[in-house]
Amino acid sequence: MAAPAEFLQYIDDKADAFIQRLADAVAIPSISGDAKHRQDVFKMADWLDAQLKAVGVETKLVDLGKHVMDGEELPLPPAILGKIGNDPSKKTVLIYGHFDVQPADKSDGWETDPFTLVIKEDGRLVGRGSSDDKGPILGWLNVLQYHHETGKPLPVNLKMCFEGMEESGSEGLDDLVQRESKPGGWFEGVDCVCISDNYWLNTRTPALTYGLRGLTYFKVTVSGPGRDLHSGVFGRTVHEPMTDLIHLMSKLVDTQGNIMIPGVDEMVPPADEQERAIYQSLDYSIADVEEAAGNKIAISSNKVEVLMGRMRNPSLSLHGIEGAFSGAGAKTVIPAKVSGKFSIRLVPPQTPEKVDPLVIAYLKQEFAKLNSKNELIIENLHGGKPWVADVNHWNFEAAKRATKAVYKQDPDLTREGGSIPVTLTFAESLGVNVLLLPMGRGDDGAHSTNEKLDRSNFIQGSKLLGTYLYEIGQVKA
Ligand SMILES: C[C@H](N)C(=O)N[C@@H](Cc1c[nH]cn1)C(=O)O
Ligand SMILES: [Zn+2]
Ligand SMILES: [Zn+2]
Repeated sequence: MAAPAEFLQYIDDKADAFIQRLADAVAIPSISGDAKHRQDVFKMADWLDAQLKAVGVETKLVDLGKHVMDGEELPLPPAILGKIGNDPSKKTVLIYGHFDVQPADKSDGWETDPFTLVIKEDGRLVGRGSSDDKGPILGWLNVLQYHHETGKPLPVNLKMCFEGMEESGSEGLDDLVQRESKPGGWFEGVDCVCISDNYWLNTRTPALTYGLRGLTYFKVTVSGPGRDLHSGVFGRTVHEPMTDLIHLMSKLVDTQGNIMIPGVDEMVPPADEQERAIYQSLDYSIADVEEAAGNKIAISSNKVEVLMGRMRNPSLSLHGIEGAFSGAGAKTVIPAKVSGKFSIRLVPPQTPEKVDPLVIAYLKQEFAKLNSKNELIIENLHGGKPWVADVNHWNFEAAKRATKAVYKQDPDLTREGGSIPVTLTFAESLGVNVLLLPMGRGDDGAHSTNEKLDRSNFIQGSKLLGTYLYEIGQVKA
């Protein structure tokens, strides 16, 4: 059965209430990467658990233990497993999402408080997590609410896995997924997986995503002085950690995006003409990337090169320096200890296991060239492998039909530049097809200031998630 008109109408009728629920979710600052907010991630887990129960989902909160972040031992937020329906004649779909968010502070340049959802006149719903990934999770809740309130059966059996550590390396989740994928586990019987946690390529064409880049994240600490020093007293007298660190960080990537660590870029075979034609065919222009970036700063004016830079080539980004003077004024300090943070997005055949040794050896070699008496410590904070799926699978076919039904257009088939480390774990542990079905647009500003989800993407996206389930329900065994 196609998605009932009554379902589509219900989503429209409830739009304001759904947006209010999104505002409630955004108001919980569930920042997994900030120890001060760890209790908020727990609060968010409880909030989501209650919402799921209220729409008829059987849930189980799984304790994932503890971990160490920035030298502090912290409890990991629970994963939420859910299930609804157990009809052997129906397909079983596993959905995944994350209820943690990236850090956000008004002082970063937000126009409004990041944790107060602001409804703009043009339809933008602005707030941290609106697009990544609270909006999509609530899209699933909206679908479930219709079925719960009307008593209409779902077209599929649903299993769920929601986590609160995705933005900080998905700690503890791989083990849980592997465990629950075994016979008798929570995920037994799953036929396919759907993840709504990425974005369209542009602002106008819905997308289905069949690839994600992997990630390896490093923290490089240089220390020497016993304490912060006066630059007038110690300048040109001692080895300065910040000087060493800036030298090291300048050796990682050039200004055109080429990775300078020998062997890393070289690991990836070049694209042939057939593959380039795929990128050429996508609805994308340099104006799209510049609009999403907020300025005319694309590295290349060639669309295919830009798309390959995002989707099928590795990239190295410098993220920040901890411990450096960053306040107002002109403090003349020599910081005693500074830590540079950078990450590399990985593509097949790269994995953290293959790339990390190259990075570590290179950093040590470059540091040795500095003839510094300071100390270097290299830490790997987290990582994940890249993933690519088969787009000819019935899971993708169902999503294509659903997209056409809701948006009246064919979706772009994209590879995402970001990472969702558990995706490959689902694919490998369950041995089933995984699909990424994004809700938001390419200019949503995930991880950035003024993150937003357009009202129409939230509402049409909720319809899309439901329609996709109805299309799966029609797939013959
Ligand atoms: C694509 C997904 N919505 C996302 O944002 N993933 C993050 C995962 C991550 C890893 N370390 C920190 N965050 C990303 O791609 O950055
Ligand atoms: Zn994210
Ligand atoms: Zn996300």
